[in-house]
Amino acid sequence: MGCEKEENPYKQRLLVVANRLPVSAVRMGDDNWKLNISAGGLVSSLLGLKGFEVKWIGWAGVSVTDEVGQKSLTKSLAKERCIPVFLDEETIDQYYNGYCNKILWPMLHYLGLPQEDRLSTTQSTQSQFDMYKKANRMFADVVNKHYQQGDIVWCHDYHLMFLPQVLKEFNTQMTVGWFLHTPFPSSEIHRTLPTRSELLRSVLAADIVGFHTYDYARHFVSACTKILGLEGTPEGVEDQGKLTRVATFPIGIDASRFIRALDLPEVQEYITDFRERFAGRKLILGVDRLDMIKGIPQKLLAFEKFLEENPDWCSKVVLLQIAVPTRTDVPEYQKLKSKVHEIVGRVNGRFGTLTSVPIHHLDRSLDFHALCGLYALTDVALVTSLRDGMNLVSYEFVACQALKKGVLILSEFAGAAQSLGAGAILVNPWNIPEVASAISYALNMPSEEREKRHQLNFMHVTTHTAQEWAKMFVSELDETVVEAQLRATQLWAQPSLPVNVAIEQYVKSDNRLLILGFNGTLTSIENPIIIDDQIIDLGLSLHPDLHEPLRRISSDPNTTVVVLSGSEKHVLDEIFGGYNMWLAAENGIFLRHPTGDWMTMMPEFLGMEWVGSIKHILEYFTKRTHYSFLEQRETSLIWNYQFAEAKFARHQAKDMLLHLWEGQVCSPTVDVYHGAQSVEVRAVGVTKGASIDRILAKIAYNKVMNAPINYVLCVGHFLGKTSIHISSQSLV
Ligand SMILES: O=P(O)(O)OC[C@H]1O[C@H](O[C@H]2O[C@H](CO)[C@@H](O)[C@H](O)[C@H]2O)[C@H](O)[C@@H](O)[C@@H]1O
Ligand SMILES: O=c1ccn([C@@H]2O[C@H](COP(=O)(O)OP(=O)(O)O)[C@@H](O)[C@H]2O)c(=O)[nH]1
Repeated sequence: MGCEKEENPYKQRLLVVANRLPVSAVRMGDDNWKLNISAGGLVSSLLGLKGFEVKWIGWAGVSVTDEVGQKSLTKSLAKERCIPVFLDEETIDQYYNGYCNKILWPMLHYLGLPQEDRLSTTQSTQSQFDMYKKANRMFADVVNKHYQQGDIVWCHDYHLMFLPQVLKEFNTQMTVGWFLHTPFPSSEIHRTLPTRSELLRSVLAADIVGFHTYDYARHFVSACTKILGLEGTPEGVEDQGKLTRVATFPIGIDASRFIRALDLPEVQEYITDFRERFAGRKLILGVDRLDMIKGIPQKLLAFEKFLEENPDWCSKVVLLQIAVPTRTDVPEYQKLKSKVHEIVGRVNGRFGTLTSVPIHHLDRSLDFHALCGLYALTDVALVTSLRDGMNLVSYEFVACQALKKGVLILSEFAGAAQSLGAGAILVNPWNIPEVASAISYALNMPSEEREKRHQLNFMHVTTHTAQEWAKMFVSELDETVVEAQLRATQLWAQPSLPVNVAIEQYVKSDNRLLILGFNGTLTSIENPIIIDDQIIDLGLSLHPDLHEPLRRISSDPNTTVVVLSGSEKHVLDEIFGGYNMWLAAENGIFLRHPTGDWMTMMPEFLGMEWVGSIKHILEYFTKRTHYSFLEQRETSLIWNYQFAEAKFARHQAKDMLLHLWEGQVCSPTVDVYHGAQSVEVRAVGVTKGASIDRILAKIAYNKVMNAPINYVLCVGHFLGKTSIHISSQSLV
């Protein structure tokens, strides 16, 4: 087992929860069990975990209902640091074969939902989902039983989408991460799922949610935005101040384990044996679970086309396809097996001779040493997945090719294409002629090009390992939890202004600075208002109770008053023109001396080339959201939806943010703010915070001060919350 066995009290305890344990059990007697390593990339990669004290929690691949069996299996598994979740036959059938493998797996891989035409199918889907939730609770019970304070709980894959929520319900302080090993499809696909919202919400209960590629993460955020109406940010998904971090962690393999294995006598023996067996022929290798996502029929058809077009190669090449049996109780997998056998039979019938056939097909798995031997001897590895979360077979092949420097043909629909794309020949597996040409190109590739390509891939595979992947995930998870605590302190536990102290300090000080917001801070009534279905802009006005106090404060020579607002110059002129105060308009871009003219504070930010395209998006939503309106200022655009139907407008705002955010990724020239009932777009860096320094420098330059400022009070409207936020600070 790759799980480390020595106890080290200083190692971080990690509870890895996955449907499948790294070992599958076979019963040899009442209390006697044989444990075999489970197949599949999830297990392979997690076996490479180092530096943690790992405990696995999962299903041992077998139903055990009797007490003797459960006890003895628990004991055998404990030696491998594994803790079993006992699922009975019916649960396995409904949860694993049913909901996981017939509904979620095809949906996540763009194969769509089952399209059977009987009402009973809908009913059975519902009962499968109920069982899915029940099974997830069974996993949670086992986690809760073994959880110790300070443990990190790392949930894996689509089998356990419900688990983060159940765990957090049990203990809000538990640190929970969730990682998806498959693709996450476009939100257009995910939204077809009847349970779409429930699943997304449960996953979002985790502190961090991880994916193999940026595309998958983006699709997930977009599903949360579109389906749940939540806010997507570059950090993750936000729901009423709670952030679930969404990030990308491409998995790797324990490359050194494969490299070291090549020197083992067992592997060398295999290599010698295979070399004799395939002598005189180039070896093309396919290693896949016999799954529809792996594109095995497409691979065989492409090979057939290659033989058709290159008859000279018929006796000089062999395609060895290892098709590892998987999910054999699911009818779709049984049908796939027949289909694959049919194509293999036809191609071998067409191109075989009395002594040899071009396709060598095995419906079985291989042991690790045999697999390494094959990888090392292969000339061309052929991966034609129609969709694949990552595809570790391609990594393993590369790790074993230091001598041979063979060619990797890789589907562009495998996550691995995003990391091995430079060295591999990328193909669209649906394009049979293209794959056939790639086979021909690979077989004839000059050694110099092979070496170059191999070097690129080898470098990646040996540096982006499973260990690095796990380390990154766990450290990001730790950071996320600390940040969340900090955020909670800053957001909700902000101490309120001690008014008496503020007054006391005010009286004692003799050179004061007051920085005041305007809209929502000094204003009187809501503006605009709606009369007869029309939005009437009444203009902002100063609260009547504030006229006199403001006049008195601003005429005090020991007090400098600045109104710092998002409003335009003319609005501030009209309202505060008669007061002895500094005015800063459009979030501090423009500044006016109490008795002088307006000046521009940040000329370098005034490039407004983005306005046209952004305005287009804002107008689109304005037209489609009754009672919303667009405000254009000199340096910003604001879409205001305070009068629109709240739920719909919020939904529209999320959608708009998604468009703006995606645009922003391509052209980072604007900042986008989501206010209480508005979306505001400004040139990058135009914030009150950023302008305050320049404003203070200007004031200090203009005003003769005999003593340093010894009192500062900022009063403003806090974005993201509707209440007024006040803070004060005394300077000495
Ligand atoms: O447990 P099974 O139902 O027998 O299936 C085996 C595993 O298949 C999937 O593997 C995925 O994980 C790999 C590692 O991240 C990735 O490279 C590959 O693209 C995926 O298909 C599945 O996600 C696992 O849960 C299964 O254990
Ligand atoms: O006979 C075999 C053939 C393959 N594998 C392993 O199965 C994993 C397949 O992972 P991949 O990511 O390519 O796809 P998955 O099967 O997880 O979808 C790889 O680590 C292989 O080494 C295995 O255990 N036994």
